Amino acid sequence: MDPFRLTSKKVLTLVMVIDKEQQKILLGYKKRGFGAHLWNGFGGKVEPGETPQQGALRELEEEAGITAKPEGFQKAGLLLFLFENDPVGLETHVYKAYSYQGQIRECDEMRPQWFNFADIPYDQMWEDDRIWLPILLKEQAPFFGRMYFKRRPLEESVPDQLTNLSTSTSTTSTAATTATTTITTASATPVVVETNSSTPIASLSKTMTATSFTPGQPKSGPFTMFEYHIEQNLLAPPKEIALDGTIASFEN
Ligand SMILES: Nc1nc2c([nH]c(=O)n2[C@H]2C[C@H](O)[C@@H](COP(=O)(O)OP(=O)(O)OP(=O)(O)O)O2)c(=O)[nH]1
Repeated sequence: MDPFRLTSKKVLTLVMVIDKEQQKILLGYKKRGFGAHLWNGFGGKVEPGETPQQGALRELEEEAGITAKPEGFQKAGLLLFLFENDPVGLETHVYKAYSYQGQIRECDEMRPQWFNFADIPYDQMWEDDRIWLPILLKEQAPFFGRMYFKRRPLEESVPDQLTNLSTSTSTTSTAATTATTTITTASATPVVVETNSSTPIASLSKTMTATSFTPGQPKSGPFTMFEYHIEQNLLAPPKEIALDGTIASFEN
């Protein structure tokens, strides 16, 4: 039985507020709930009757006290978080907010703080953030990621960064150009990931397995990411993920 088989999903949002001129990002220190004691963007569950975009704007107001201006508000990508032996996936719609109105303020759930791009506290964030946040900050085209978590601690000896990588890139000519890169660590078994070449996208697809790409478990999180898959440079942001983990539709 596949421990990552999904039977349903929850729809969540995440907003990253960015000051392009100052090269800073606004993060919130989560004081309680899921992901407590980690720095993160602002977001939460989409409520019945809301679109993900409406849910994202509401959560930003509730958690940081500010209203994103429509002209600076964009969808950056879609992430699916999967947890071992949990059949409910978290479909998370990620947005960028480049301008806002209102006064940033702390609430009972989040303590906001600006960080220079160079000082983002990745070791106190969800482990997957170091994979996709740099893509978002470089203002690259939309991305789609699947992040697989297990409930076990990482060992102290895990190296700080990628080591002994073997990389292969292949390009196939279909309706769109699809480059597939598989990265594996020396100690891990490569995972083969299929990139759906019939979708109208040009993407760079990366998969990585095993335990050697982060410095350790987030300080308070009980989860360890052991594998991820990311597709970049999509022509449009994904709108919905199917329960088999593939992109079901794109935003118009
Ligand atoms: N950066 C990052 N954010 C994540 C990860 N996993 C994950 O659920 N999130 C985000 C998505 C949501 O914004 C938030 C979890 O939503 P939640 O519903 O538990 O949020 P909440 O405690 O604020 O609850 P609520 O306001 O909806 O009632 O954490 C992750 O791996 N990385």
